[in-house]
Amino acid sequence: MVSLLRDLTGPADLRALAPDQLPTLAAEVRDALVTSVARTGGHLGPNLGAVELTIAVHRVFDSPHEPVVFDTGHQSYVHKLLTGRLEGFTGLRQRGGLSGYPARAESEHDWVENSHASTSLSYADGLAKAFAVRGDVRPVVAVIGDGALTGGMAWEALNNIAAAQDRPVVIVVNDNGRSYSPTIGGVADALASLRLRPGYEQALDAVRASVTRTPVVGSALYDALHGIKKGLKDVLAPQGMFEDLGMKYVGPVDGHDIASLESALRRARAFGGPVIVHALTVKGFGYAPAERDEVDAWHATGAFDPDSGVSAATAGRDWTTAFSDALVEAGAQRPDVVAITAAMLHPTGLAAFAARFPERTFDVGIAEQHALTSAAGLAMGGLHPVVAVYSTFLNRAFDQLLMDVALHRQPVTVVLDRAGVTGTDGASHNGMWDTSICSVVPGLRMAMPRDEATLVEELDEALAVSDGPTVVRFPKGSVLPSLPALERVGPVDVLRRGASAEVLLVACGAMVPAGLAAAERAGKQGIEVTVVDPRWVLPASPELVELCRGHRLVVTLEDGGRSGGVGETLAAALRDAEVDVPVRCIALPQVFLDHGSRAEVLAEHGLTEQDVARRVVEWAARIADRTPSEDTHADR
Ligand SMILES: Cc1ncc(C[n+]2csc(CCOP(=O)(O)OP(=O)(O)O)c2C)c(N)n1
Ligand SMILES: CC(=O)[C@@H](O)[C@H](O)COP(=O)(O)O
Ligand SMILES: [Mg+2]
Repeated sequence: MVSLLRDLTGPADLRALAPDQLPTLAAEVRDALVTSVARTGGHLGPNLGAVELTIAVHRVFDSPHEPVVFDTGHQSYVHKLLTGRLEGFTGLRQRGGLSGYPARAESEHDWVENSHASTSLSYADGLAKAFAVRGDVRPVVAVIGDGALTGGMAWEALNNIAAAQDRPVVIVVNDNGRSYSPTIGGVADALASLRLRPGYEQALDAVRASVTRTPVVGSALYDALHGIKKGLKDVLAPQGMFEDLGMKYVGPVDGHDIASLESALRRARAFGGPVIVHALTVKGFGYAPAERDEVDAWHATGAFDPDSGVSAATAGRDWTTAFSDALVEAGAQRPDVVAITAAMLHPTGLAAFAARFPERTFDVGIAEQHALTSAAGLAMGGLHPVVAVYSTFLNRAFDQLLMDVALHRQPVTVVLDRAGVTGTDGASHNGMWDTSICSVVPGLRMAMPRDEATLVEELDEALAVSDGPTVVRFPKGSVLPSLPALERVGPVDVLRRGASAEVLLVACGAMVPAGLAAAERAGKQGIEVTVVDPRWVLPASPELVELCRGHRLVVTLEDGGRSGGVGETLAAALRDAEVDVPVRCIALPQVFLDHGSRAEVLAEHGLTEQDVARRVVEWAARIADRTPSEDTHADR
């Protein structure tokens, strides 16, 4: 069978296609997207909506010489298909396979590797400045969604881009009206009003018609011609927010009409300065189950049957749902509890709270920094905000957590979903930085539940704190079976007692089952291991410090980054308390982890029960061989 897509080795081949071949190519791209994401899971809806847009961008701009930066990067599958990576799609998001985001190692067409939203305009601004400084004239393209456009960084960049009328930055707004859910807020409203204006093609037709009809060039027509000469339709009525910023605006363009898109992009390219091209797209376009889905138009899906659209997932109750139920319960008890999401109402489990308490739920857009400081304000106003974000997205709100929440000792609870290893989304999505950044925040307390019962309990305890930030952190996936404690000492749960005070294994959150299993294995080799769950992992509790005091070896086990994590924080607390017990930390190395399943990534870094048991046995044996004076922290 003839396949245009299979024969494409890159954008040059794409440019060689005749316009009438492009609808066939678009259909092949859609087919490839559905077939391959059905097997691997991934970001189907955003990519289906960006097929024609990406084809047009690559026909008009000469990538990689003219950089194309995709904001967030989750919609870059089409770009990958058009830049010669079709074969790799069998391994999309799999270990050793194609990344789900642009990846510099994969292709010269991938200038940046992202996945955190709202950065594309800053990259484009920097690239354009670099080219200008080097006297190198070439356009830079940023493709940004309406959701990503709600992020503060995008506006910081616009502020710079608009100020340099001689730097050619083409901003393609891929406006499908949705982030996951419909995009809300003032920016979304402004885009919506632009959407209602006469379309780009209609406007051009009107100008063309008046040119051919009118023999005398009147002032209105002069304006129109002048506008065309500049390659823009800024002769039309004012375009609101973009024009106010000094940006040229082309649009709105039908984002599924390749000819219109190409025409608009060529005009933008010819202008030679900063231009917005506003394309209207439909998330999930061309695949009915995605188009019809009201929740998120199949923003990110697991594997599914491509014919029926039925999901293959059979996973049990997940952490997100457990949190969701617990928060609704807390909200029913506590009228002061309010919830904040950064454009992720459903994925973070806030949808049920929002349905029950709409007036107490705030979607701030993709704006984690604002979310934290706004939460501080809500707390100052007498409420107890719960900010629910994916762990990796807290990173960009560190200063707000530190200075605006913690310095002001405001009772804000941050709930971190997708903590630890998330896996298939790759390096930027692993929630492995949270313990490191939270451990340096004065007055911050972090809990790591091990099962649903402790999640409910620790969320309630967090909501009871009135003098500073609290963080509750749990991973992606199914909630773990209930693991009752033998005894509670302060906040610490003792889960298993060794026959002697040989090794104390401090197992955190989702790593508790592996810790318990490792203790059993070590026991079979004659090493006595007591296992505790600190529950409140930051700061180290005095009770945990005291429990350590009686042991010959302390081993910590966590699924976060090692630097400044729970283990290192405990080791420092032991030093401060002059508890001279050797501490060994089992944690993730402080490196960017390649994509793969969560289990594969954990195994690669020694976070399995077998590896933990082996290391505990080896360390315990080595320490037993030493004289007491050699037992120091130095070899930690
Ligand atoms: C800083 C940050 N916060 C949250 C997310 C999660 N996230 C990924 S895509 C997305 C919505 C993006 O909407 P939009 O830019 O309009 O792209 P679309 O998927 O609609 O094409 C969100 C909130 C993220 N990637 N980065
Ligand atoms: C692009 C992005 O940031 C999210 O869409 C993310 O990929 C979703 O991950 P989950 O599938 O874990 O919700
Ligand atoms: Mg969108």
